[in-house]
Amino acid sequence: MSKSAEEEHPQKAFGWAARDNSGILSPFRFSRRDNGEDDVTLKVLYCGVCHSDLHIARNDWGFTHYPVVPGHEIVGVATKVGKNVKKFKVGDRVGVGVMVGSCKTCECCQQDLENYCPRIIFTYNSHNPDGTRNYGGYSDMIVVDQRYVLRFPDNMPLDAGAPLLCAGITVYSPMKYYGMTEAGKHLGVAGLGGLGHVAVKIGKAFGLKVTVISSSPSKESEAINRLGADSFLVSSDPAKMKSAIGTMDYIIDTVSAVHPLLPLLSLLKVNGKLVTVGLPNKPLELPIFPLILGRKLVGGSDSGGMKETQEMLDFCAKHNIAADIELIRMDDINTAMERLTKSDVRYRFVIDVANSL
Ligand SMILES: NC(=O)c1ccc[n+]([C@@H]2O[C@H](COP(=O)([O-])OP(=O)(O)OC[C@H]3O[C@@H](n4cnc5c(N)ncnc54)[C@H](O)[C@@H]3O)[C@@H](O)[C@H]2O)c1
Ligand SMILES: [Zn+2]
Ligand SMILES: [Zn+2]
Repeated sequence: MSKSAEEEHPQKAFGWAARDNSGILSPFRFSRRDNGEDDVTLKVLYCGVCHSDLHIARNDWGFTHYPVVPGHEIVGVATKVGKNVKKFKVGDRVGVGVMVGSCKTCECCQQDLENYCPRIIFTYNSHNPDGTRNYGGYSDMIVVDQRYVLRFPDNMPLDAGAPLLCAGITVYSPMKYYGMTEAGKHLGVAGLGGLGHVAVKIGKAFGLKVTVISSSPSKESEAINRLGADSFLVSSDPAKMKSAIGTMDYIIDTVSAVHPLLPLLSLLKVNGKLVTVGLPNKPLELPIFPLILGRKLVGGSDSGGMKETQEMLDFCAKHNIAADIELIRMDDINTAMERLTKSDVRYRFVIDVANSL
């Protein structure tokens, strides 16, 4: 049975929580465990606002436990390290992404794929092994087992780098796993929000030709001039969509709402790959004929393991990749969530936690 973290833990913490499916966040006092021998305590400096935070705050997926403190793109400074912690010291710039625990012994954990561990502990809306609830990064501090803490590269900006901890790894990992990194190949990026805009940048760093597939024609000039995409395809323009049929090797689909897959599958060449990472709250329809007739593949992918997340951060630091962000104060969060609902975001909100909580 789950216990109240407020009753169980000795360290006082403060954050913002959603209490019901209105998703409206408000100040929330709770507690965190003491820093254990394998733990790192972070003072949270910045936290990105992922669309998954919104899905969970509003119970879109039907498994939210309220109150919920979202936030899994957490950047901070280490304020305590346990005696077994060798990789980090007090004062280090560190990050925490979508998970804070896993079993450490299963096949997935042994292969650095903790993100697929059946006993994964997500950063929020999850339970610790002792039954207590856990809470995310829209808060002043967090205590995390060192295995799930990342070293934040020196030349990476703390605020604009934060979204890489979920958005970055969620697009990087499938590109590596599904072999979507061969220079010169053509990548389509469907949905130009937080994940999509990072996918454009990472795709360019791999040497791909990148086309944004978007329902918003207004994003064209920014996609090309600011984010570095090679071209832009308006998904609601039938003539343009027709002329692009069979031109893409890979597509990464980041769309957050239910949408048809057929137009995307049509854009792929024979042997093309469509990887879906968006998490709409209802199933998508999968048209079988185009898959079979073009030997196409549709796959999914969930964030990435800790080793690969560190690799992605170092890759982004090397290629000067960070998110394009709008920095907000904690008390702007409800407006930001509302804007996220309307796709009015360029391209990730990041909360200036330390200066506004
Ligand atoms: N697989 C994973 O591990 C993982 C990780 C992070 C986020 N996600 C999911 O990915 C999705 C995107 O996350 P994000 O933070 O980039 O969100 P976002 O809101 O920043 O971007 C979503 C994009 O989808 C577009 N969009 C929304 N509805 C659309 C529609 N009906 N047709 C076409 N385009 C539409 C929006 O314009 C926006 O550009 C969310 O569902 C999120 O929960 C999955
Ligand atoms: Zn996320
Ligand atoms: Zn495991």
